[in-house]
Amino acid sequence: MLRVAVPNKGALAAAASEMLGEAGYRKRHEARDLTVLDTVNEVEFFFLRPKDIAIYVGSGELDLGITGRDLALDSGAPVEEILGLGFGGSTFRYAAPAGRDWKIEDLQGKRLATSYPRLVRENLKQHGVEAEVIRLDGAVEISIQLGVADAIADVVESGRSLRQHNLVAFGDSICVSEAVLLQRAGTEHTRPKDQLKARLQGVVFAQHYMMLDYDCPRSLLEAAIAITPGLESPTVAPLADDDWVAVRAMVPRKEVNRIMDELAETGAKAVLASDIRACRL
Ligand SMILES: Nc1ncnc2c1ncn2[C@@H]1O[C@H](COP(=O)(O)OP(=O)(O)OP(=O)(O)O)[C@@H](O)[C@H]1O
Ligand SMILES: O=P(O)(O)OC[C@H]1O[C@H](OP(=O)(O)OP(=O)(O)O)[C@H](O)[C@@H]1O
Ligand SMILES: [Mg+2]
Repeated sequence: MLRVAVPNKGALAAAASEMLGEAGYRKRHEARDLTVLDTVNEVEFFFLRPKDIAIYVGSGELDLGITGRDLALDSGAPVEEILGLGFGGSTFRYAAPAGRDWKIEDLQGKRLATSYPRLVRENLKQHGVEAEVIRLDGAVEISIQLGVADAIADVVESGRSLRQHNLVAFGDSICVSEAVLLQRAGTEHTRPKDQLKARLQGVVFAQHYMMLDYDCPRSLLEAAIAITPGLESPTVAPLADDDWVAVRAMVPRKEVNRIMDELAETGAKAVLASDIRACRL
């Protein structure tokens, strides 16, 4: 039985469960359940705090885990990423009161509040800066206002929290994060692990691509195929009218509207875009 850790709450929990559901695994009925046994797929899921997941996986107690790259790095646990999952994206940045052009060297001798102390200490060390790191559990942005810190290092997604507290981010990102699938560093491939990875990869891929179907005059087929080359090569099928063909190709989701515009301008008709739920490539 494969043992897999999944975030039980917080920013990654809903999307992680959603993705596992899309990949065909059993979902938990109650938000407070700590385990789910999926006997069909021979997987036991453990719903744990995202901060703790790398520790369980690194210790070898659990085979795989889903958590944030930044959290995994901060744990210091011996884990390695085997798949980026494309959700829970954020950057981890230094920030300090607006109105000054802050540099990382300015943190020398300052008090720095963060929920990710190991990540921050390592980054400060790399820059040769000595600062007092103050560990807080959350609401880090307010710590400067409340007088316990001079600057912070925190997760930035939209930047709204920083703006709200009149803070500016500075320096390069300490970490560019997303949700990742982890295993203990150096462990071998096994069939059950590879299967779960392949299923999640199928969902991630399906989320990044769409299927385009359209009709195209045979005389314009070459131009149309240049716009939608597909992954290997598009499917071209005959239509009842000999002068026309039907084309089917996968296209990157982000570019779907530009591609549809180009196809329409080229002379394609009935251009339809549809979602892909899962795939194996
Ligand atoms: N807006 C966001 N706020 C917090 N974390 C985010 C955000 N967007 C993405 N993440 C990622 O989610 C993970 C943090 O999740 P976690 O559940 O620990 O934080 P949280 O949602 O702030 O929960 P809590 O505050 O209850 O600890 C990190 O990997 C982080 O990069
Ligand atoms: O850039 P933004 O889109 O504003 O998102 C980032 C903010 O969201 C998170 O806080 P959360 O709401 O989880 O509260 P917390 O600080 O108590 O964890 C994170 O810690 C930042 O404060
Ligand atoms: Mg938080």
